[in-house]
Amino acid sequence: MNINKIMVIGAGQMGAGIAQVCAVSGYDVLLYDANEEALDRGIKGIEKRLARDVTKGKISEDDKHASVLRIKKTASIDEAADCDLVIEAVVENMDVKTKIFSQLDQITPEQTILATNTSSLPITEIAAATKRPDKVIGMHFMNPVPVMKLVEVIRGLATSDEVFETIKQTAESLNKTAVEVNDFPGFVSNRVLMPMINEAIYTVYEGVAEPEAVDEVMKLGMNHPMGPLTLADFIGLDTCLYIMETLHEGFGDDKYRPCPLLRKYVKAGWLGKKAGRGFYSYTE
Ligand SMILES: CC(=O)CC(=O)SCCNC(=O)CCNC(=O)[C@H](O)C(C)(C)COP(=O)(O)OP(=O)(O)OC[C@H]1O[C@@H](n2cnc3c(N)ncnc32)[C@H](O)[C@@H]1OP(=O)(O)O
Ligand SMILES: NC(=O)C1=CN([C@@H]2O[C@H](COP(=O)(O)OP(=O)(O)OC[C@H]3O[C@@H](n4cnc5c(N)ncnc54)[C@H](OP(=O)(O)O)[C@@H]3O)[C@@H](O)[C@H]2O)C=CC1
Repeated sequence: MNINKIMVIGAGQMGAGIAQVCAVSGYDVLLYDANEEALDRGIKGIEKRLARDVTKGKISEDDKHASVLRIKKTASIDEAADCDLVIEAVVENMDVKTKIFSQLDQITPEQTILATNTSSLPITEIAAATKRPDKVIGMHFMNPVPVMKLVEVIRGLATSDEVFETIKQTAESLNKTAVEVNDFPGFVSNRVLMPMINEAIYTVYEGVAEPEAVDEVMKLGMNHPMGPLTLADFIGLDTCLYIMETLHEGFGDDKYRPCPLLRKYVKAGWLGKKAGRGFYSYTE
């Protein structure tokens, strides 16, 4: 299958990053978000990061200009009608995702591949919201998308070999390494990472140490590039909570119970870096 035009759904931190790497690699990109302000913020972020890459000599001014021109923004999901691939990156919520996939199934031609960047939700269930489960697949990028090499590729029960190969090749064309994993809650990445982050939150909740100390232990002691609480703020505490809830519900095992402090912060709107407040405070 030939992929030329890609629609990215959701202009949040992941959607904007995915749109950026697709455009830099030469794809025509449509970035969709129902919220025009969010769309503008997404495009601005892309331009800022590309300008930084020019300053660092990683890309030329001409390449930056061409990449920006390859991204068109749209507030109409109907424009997915002439896309070969749609990559969905909206909030980690099954109802929201299945509603979007059911809409995309109506709008796009039957050969269009529908991929989700979900962090943890079952691909098979998302695929079941469409009449083309063979063309639905998990394409899980890591944050920050322009930097991280991995794309976890997850087949649903019905995903075809041809679709899997196309998505693997597309990920490689973005200069990423595709790793195939099976469809279980949290896949591999978040089944391993998120309980570590949740446990770090428990150490703060139980007064074992302050956030700074927890992060220092993991950075200096385990050579992690970011401490787990800084990383949680970076990912988004809402996303961390939704992933823990998916693990907890999906496996029915209490070892995945989300820390009450994580719930409290999310209820307070302390969603981490994107909200200006999480375990740490952020000012622009
Ligand atoms: C939740 C999920 O479902 C899955 C996930 O994504 S889990 C999260 C996975 N990601 C991680 O674990 C990230 C862990 N952190 C890191 O790897 C590093 O701290 C980091 C790459 C984010 C930053 O690295 P650093 O050395 O601390 O900072 P810094 O020197 O500023 O940045 C290193 C490079 O990354 C780039 N970078 C940093 N943040 C960036 C961003 N948000 N967007 C684009 N590029 C970015 C910088 O421009 C810099 O590029 P050069 O090497 O070309 O100069
Ligand atoms: N953060 C991370 O580190 C990673 C996240 N992911 C996954 O990527 C996806 C997006 O995460 P991320 O970019 O971090 O999140 P952000 O919070 O940055 O962006 C969320 C996006 O979801 C949209 N959205 C929120 N609520 C709704 C709704 N009710 N209906 C439709 N759209 C909605 C937002 O739209 P609007 O702007 O209009 O509000 C926005 O486009 C999630 O599935 C997450 O699990 C995957 C890998 C890493």
